[in-house]
Amino acid sequence: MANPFQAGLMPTAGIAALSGVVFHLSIPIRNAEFEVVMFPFIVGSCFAFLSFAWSFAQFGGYGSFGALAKTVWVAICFNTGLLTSIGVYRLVFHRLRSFPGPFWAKLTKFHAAYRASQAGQLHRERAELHKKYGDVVRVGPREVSVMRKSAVQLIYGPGTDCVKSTWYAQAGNDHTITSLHMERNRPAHRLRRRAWDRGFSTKACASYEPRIEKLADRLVEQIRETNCKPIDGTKWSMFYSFDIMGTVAFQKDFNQTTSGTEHIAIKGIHDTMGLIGVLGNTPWTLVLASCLPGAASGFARFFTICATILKEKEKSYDPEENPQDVLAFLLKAAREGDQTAPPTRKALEDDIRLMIVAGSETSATTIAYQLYYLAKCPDKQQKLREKLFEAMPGGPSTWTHAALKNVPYLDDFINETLRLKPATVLGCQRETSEKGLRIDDDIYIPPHTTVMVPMQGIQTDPRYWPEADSFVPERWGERREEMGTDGAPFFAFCMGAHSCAGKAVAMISMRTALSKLVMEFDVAFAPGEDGVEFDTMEEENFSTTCKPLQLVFTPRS
Ligand code: HEM
Repeated sequence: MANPFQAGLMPTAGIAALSGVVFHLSIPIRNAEFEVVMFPFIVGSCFAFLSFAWSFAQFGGYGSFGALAKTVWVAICFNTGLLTSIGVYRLVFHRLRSFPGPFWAKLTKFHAAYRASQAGQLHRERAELHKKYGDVVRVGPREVSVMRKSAVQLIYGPGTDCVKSTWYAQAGNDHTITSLHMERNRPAHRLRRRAWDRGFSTKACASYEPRIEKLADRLVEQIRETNCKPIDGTKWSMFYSFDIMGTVAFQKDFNQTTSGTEHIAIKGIHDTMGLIGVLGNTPWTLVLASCLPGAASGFARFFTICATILKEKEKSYDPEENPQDVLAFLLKAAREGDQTAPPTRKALEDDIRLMIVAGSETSATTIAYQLYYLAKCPDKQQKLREKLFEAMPGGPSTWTHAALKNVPYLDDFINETLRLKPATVLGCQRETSEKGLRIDDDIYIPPHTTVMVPMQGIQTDPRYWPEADSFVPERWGERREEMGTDGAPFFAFCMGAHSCAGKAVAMISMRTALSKLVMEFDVAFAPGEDGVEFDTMEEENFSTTCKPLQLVFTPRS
């Protein structure tokens, strides 16, 4: 029998390419979650490469250079066979083959990563795809986007059997070391969520109110000192929101509203958001990138600061005291050996990072958009002011959290902002169960498919929302029935088991800032600012990254 290690280039190419095809068809990689098997796969590939090089030298009679060159040739041909087989399978035989969508999206998720790297506006592109292809679009090899009201409850609602997709494995799939948000294991998530919910209970939130009010007052003072000079509303919303999160989550003052500069930990997050927006489309590349020295240095700084926060908190934590912040609730559970505690120290550290990122970026974006709508719609601004003064006729000095309860228009204003500009603008990915997912009579999505409803797309879909693109807070109040608001899809805080844990705090901090700013100032676009770039050029990095917005705050007294 001829020695295969001495075969010529073309026979070697044929055997290698065929092996690539056989590998794809015979080994269960077709449904494997690559994020989960990536490290064994990479180690196996390196081992195979070295074994081939050694075998060519040992049995084929090649020198070192020849053996290496032949191995590279084998690798190229093997991967060509493998990728061709994967491509043909995805286009012709895949369980999602009947769903329409862009050609390259069906082939590879690198298509989405590429598109995200171009303008960072996948959410806008997704809306266009739905206009072109209909309610269900294949947006990845095993991913579909569904623009249908009935899909929202089925995918996210309390009774859903969909689970979090591999997007949530981007920090690894070991659920004992990831945050609550990345926890894909349902029973474990349910347990851990209970400790978080204690940190956001009505009683706990009431205890955060004075701290939130103090920070809002600080914001007002700082803005007053600008003396009607233009300031960047996006930046100041961010300063305020991160300061709030610091004090609510672990009683740390990031001092951004005082200094008017970005804290180094927060800068670390912002420096990395763009990378997450692009590579989050192929989560395994994000895992790889995080292993490269220097690639995530900004995030590394953020990690170090969070670890320090935890150490400091552990020192000052008094188990006899009632918890005064969210982290204290988690520490209490951990110290008491409660099963709702984060399962490991690493998970606890990841939870701290989650508090800052999930709590601040989202609120910052939403407050920035509220400022935008105040400036864009002066009539709505004036109406909100009148309602606030009706509830607090003595003016800003008589402001109280309790009085805000008598101003439903404040929540109408916030809800309308969240409808048009939800913070997670593209939406959240889930994976269908073993049974697949039936939506109405005409859509069946097969098992283990990544599914999502584009959040901004459906919250501005004219089939469900009259005057869909207009800012009409009244649709949440006096025009509710007429505009059919109750039946329309709205899930800016998501819903079901994975809905936003911090919604109550988010609402308190937004109500506080918005009401105080409107009572204290007239808010308008600065000269030369029309809000168009801010309104149209936002980037989707899971949460939205807003462009600067130049505003003038004119004191009313
Ligand atoms: C306007 C502000 C906010 C909006 C629009 C918002 C929206 C959301 C959404 C859509 C999700 C679901 C994400 C997913 O399924 O991947 C979520 C989850 C979460 N949010 Fe918020 N959020 C806001 C503020 C906050 C605040 C202030 C906190 C406080 C720490 C917070 C903490 C969380 C946590 C911990 C989760 C994960 C929940 C889980 O997986 O069980 N959020 N949020």
